[in-house]
Amino acid sequence: MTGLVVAMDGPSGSGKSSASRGVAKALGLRYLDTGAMYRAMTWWMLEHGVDLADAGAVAARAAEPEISSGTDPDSPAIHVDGVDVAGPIRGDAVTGAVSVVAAVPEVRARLVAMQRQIIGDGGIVVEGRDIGTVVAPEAELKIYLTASAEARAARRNAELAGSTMEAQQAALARRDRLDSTRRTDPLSMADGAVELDTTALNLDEVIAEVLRLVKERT
Ligand SMILES: Nc1ncnc2c1ncn2[C@@H]1O[C@H](COP(=O)(O)OP(=O)(O)O)[C@@H](O)[C@H]1O
Ligand SMILES: Nc1ccn([C@H]2C[C@H](O)[C@@H](COP(=O)(O)OP(=O)(O)O)O2)c(=O)n1
Repeated sequence: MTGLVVAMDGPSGSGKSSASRGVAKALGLRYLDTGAMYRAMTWWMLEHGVDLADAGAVAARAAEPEISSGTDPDSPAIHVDGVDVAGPIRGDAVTGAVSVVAAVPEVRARLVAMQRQIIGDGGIVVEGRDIGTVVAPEAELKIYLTASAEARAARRNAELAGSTMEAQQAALARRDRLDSTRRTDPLSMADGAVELDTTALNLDEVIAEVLRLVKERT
């Protein structure tokens, strides 16, 4: 590994995407959103009518979708079988199903291998749930972002018209539960990770703190 790798993990709404893109831009690094890859896989399964309640059926088709992830922090791109799915993967259908698809070991094995290939020689900020623990345990800097359940729900709520705080908090709690009760729990903190609670910080403050940690480590 020649270039810097920053692993950014944490639950939904903790600010991983925003902070990772900001840090990548500030340092001229690439950026990889691994959550988008799990969402892309889920979009493909829904498109092809795969019964998501049947883990065997999901596993049997996990090798089929051609997923391509861009790494430009200014315009993160994601394509499946040549189709731009950046919009559809953020819709309710995918958001409601992604935890189930991400729990299938064959899905994780394929996407983790792809993620390692993209990381290559480094020079990248990678965000997800298991980057510091599984995908890139050798990363120079591992951050575990947290924020209170209320702050996370409020942030998500602000993004979605017609949503309520209660509905957001319930949806996030459900996804956290699903994301952390699978056999190999990807929502756990890596050895040597720095926990950063963003509840009381704005985005610029979070980015500044991560940049300070990068400087300290390199
Ligand atoms: N420190 C912060 N303070 C306030 N809002 C934030 C902060 N970090 C992120 N946000 C906002 O919260 C929402 C969720 O952030 P995002 O980066 O998508 O989180 P994640 O990738 O962890 O799910 C976005 O609308 C983002 O602009
Ligand atoms: N490395 C990863 C990244 C995401 N996942 C799962 C967990 C999440 O429910 C989904 C979607 O992740 P994503 O980061 O897009 O979700 P949020 O933006 O945080 O709401 O994928 C995972 O299991 N492992």
